[in-house]
Formats: sequence, C-alpha cells, structure tokens
Amino acid sequence: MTVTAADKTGAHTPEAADVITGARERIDALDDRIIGLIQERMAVSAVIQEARITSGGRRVNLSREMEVLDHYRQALGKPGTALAMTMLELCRGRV
Ligand SMILES: C=C(O[C@@H]1C=C(C(=O)O)C=C[C@H]1O)C(=O)O
Repeated sequence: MTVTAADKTGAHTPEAADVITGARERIDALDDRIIGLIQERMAVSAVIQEARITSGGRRVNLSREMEVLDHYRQALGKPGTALAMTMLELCRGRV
C-alpha cells in the first residue's frame, strides 16, 4: 500500500501537505543544529567541571545551576525550567 504525503502529514489537502512537509524539513534541520549546540555545551561544561574537580572542588555548583535555570525560565516560562534541568543532567550527569 502506498503512503501518501497526506497520510504522513495528517493534512486534508495537498496544499497543506506541501506546507507541512517543507516546514518539517526546516524543523529537522533546526533540531540537528540544536543537538549540535547541546553537544558543544556538554563539552564546554565538561571543561569547567574537570577544572573544578582537579582543583579539589565538586562537580556540581548549585548556585550557578540556579542562574542557568532562571535564565531559561525567564526566556521560555515554566517549561524552560524543565528543559534546563534536562540539559543540566546531560551536561553533568544525575545528582
Ligand atoms: C559548568 C559548570 O559546572 C556544572 C555544570 C553546569 C552547566 O552545565 O551549566 C552548571 C553548574 C555546575 O553544576 C559551572 O559551574 O559553570
């Protein structure tokens, strides 16, 4: 059985299916960039954590994490906090 663009997108007209298909390509490209930026952030975060641990400090710095959480909350609202918490977990592991 053939899967049509309308099936894949949920659109009810070919015009809407075209809009959705094009916009999804842009979303996939944006997601690739976001993932790349998160990976870059993880690497920079690792440099900071290693420097602190090597100097005798702890991996985690809660006051800094509060600043990061607040930054995301101010920009994106409450879901921004959840996003930042997931990102912090990616960057420093679970606490
Ligand atoms: C990167 C740091 O170390 C840890 C990781 C953080 C981060 O990824 O943003 C923030 C605070 C620390 O728990 C830092 O102190 O800046």
